[in-house]
Amino acid sequence: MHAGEAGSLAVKLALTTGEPAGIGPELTLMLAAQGALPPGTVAVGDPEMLAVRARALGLAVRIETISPGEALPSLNAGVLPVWPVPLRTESVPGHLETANAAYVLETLDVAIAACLQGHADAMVTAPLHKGVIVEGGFPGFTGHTEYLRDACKVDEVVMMLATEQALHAQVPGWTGESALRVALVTTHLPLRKVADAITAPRLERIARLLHADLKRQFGIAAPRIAVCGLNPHAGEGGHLGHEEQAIITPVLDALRAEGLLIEGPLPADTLFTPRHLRDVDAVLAMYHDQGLAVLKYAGFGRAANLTLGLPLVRTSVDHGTALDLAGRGSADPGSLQVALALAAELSRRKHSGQVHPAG
Ligand SMILES: NC(=O)C1=CN([C@@H]2O[C@H](COP(=O)(O)OP(=O)(O)OC[C@H]3O[C@@H](n4cnc5c(N)ncnc54)[C@H](O)[C@@H]3O)[C@@H](O)[C@H]2O)C=CC1
Ligand SMILES: NCC(=O)COP(=O)(O)O
Repeated sequence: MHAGEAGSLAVKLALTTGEPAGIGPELTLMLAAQGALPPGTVAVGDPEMLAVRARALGLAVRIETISPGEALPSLNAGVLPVWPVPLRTESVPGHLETANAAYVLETLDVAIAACLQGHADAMVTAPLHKGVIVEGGFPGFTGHTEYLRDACKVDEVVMMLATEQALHAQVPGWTGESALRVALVTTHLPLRKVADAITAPRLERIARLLHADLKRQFGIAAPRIAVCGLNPHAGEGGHLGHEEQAIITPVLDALRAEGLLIEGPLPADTLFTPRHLRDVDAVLAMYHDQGLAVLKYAGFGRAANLTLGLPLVRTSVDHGTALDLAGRGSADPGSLQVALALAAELSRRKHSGQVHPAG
């Protein structure tokens, strides 16, 4: 069944508008003004801030404040339903305020609660600024992904980004070099700590979650996963690092013995070439920039981020707060559109029984 066949099912998407000094609010407003938000989208943020930004950018958007559980107004280009969360202090595009860290986290809490309580089918997150959240009094904060893991009380989640061509359920295999799904073993931590974080139990959990969610959410019957080594040349037989021989290979051997289609560890530089990518459904990279630099080269602006392993659907953009562009109305809303479309599609698949229960 093609995803489009389930397209008539109505879904509700909670779109958190992100760091108020960044581009999240204006991307939301740009899509609202164009009538390009999927039906059932409700923004989460400060209604007054959104109205002021719309006026400043000359965007004809009427903000309609409603509460979770209340019916959405009928779909209308130029109307943006908003679940209100008050800013803690005034926000100016391009200027971070630590006082608004609590505001940004509250928008996430509202969306998470709405998903868990059935008031929303999925959440889509505009970018937040990780540094200002830490400086605003939340020292352990490293990103949405880890925040959602803790808020949803699950032990492990997987960050996976995918280019638009690889996002949709009806495209389970590779359709070209730019169709790329990249998942990460480690996410937001200093490079110095990466090697120590790659343990056998973590690698096994992440690989199993990735495999399970490629089946469960993307409908790929027998996912093929290619795993990067950590070191140059995948350790060069132990002469350029021992993690491949000591940790990665034994875990992958055990998973292969169970029948999982997992290749690797392969040297990351050659894994990311068309010949190798053609035959896999996802690449598992060892750390953030090993995987995401390639993904962004292939599809920046038309890719989305998906958190696997959660009891809710969460997608996000492939970019950050772009403080340099905030307030100008020149940022590209492409990735936000892709993230919204993916959230809607995964929600419809879940409703129509095409997504199997987790576990
Ligand atoms: N999902 C999220 O919440 C994410 C948040 N971030 C956060 O964003 C902040 C800034 O990160 P950076 O590394 O500077 O990345 P960034 O993505 O904000 O900016 C990198 C470059 O891309 C440009 N850019 C970004 N989005 C664009 C768009 N939609 N249209 C046109 N150009 C765009 C920017 O102008 C800049 O030149 C950091 O605090 C980071 O943690 C980064 C990635 C994801
Ligand atoms: N570069 C991707 C990224 O940082 C995503 O972070 P988050 O979605 O966990 O906030």
